Amino acid sequence: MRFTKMHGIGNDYVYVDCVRQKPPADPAGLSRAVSDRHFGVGSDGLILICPSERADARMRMFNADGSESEMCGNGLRCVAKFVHDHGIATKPRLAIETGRGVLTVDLEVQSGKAVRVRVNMGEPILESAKIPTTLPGDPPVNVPITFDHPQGQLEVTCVSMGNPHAVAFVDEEWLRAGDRDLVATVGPKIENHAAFPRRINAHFVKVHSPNEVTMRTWERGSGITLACGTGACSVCVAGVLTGLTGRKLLAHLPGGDLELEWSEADNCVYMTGPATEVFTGEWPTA
Ligand SMILES: N[C@@H](CCC[C@H](N)C(=O)O)C(=O)O
Repeated sequence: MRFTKMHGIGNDYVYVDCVRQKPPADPAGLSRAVSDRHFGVGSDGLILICPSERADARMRMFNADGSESEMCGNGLRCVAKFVHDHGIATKPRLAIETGRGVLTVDLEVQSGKAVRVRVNMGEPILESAKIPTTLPGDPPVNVPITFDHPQGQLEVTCVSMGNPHAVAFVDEEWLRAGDRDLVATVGPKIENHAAFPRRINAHFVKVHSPNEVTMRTWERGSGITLACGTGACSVCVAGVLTGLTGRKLLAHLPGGDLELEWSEADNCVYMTGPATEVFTGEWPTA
């Protein structure tokens, strides 16, 4: 099975072209195997690029633990780059089908290759009743929830971009990785908190100014990653909801920067950032 390793500001996945080859029989198991950083390719998960009847391509996304997510922002930019650069559809504007519907993507192309991608990530979902995949018992997404943590209490604001996110605004200390890494300690507690029966992605955000933040992420199903695109979109929305930021945001993540805007005109969140192909390879199949 041919694969391509790609990343969006360090959020790396193994991509499989299922338009031109047979899809894997067990994508969850394959994701666990390829993601292993010692015994596999090494990645935050697996993304399948599939044919679509409604769009130029359809993406399916699996976390490193094999769980399937509805959406992946950094992955979507890479899927769009793959679809363009590998000739599946060569237009500068693409439509990609995801777990949250068909999203529109604009490519910045240099010497025939997509280098930067702007995605209309759709409207944030701020009532759990509107999330198609919500199970009974999911929390209302626009209500702060309180957790115990080593420094006292932590409040999170929940936002869905198709997949669920909990955003905590914190101080500088949370940005430091190392022995006493707060994200590694508290992240899994939030991910698996009883309030979130489907688990959740957790983001820890330091606000520098109304237009600039630094954030770190603990991802549902993959742990600490260098970036999370849907997470950065949810941070932009949570910042507006809490009055801490404006609608345009530059987010610094460990793997690089993303530009975000929650548009007043159409209520959609726009995310702009790079997409990078690293290498291709062959994964043995039985
Ligand atoms: N890194 C992604 C999000 C991947 C899915 C997430 N872990 C989930 O389970 O919802 C992004 O860039 O959005």
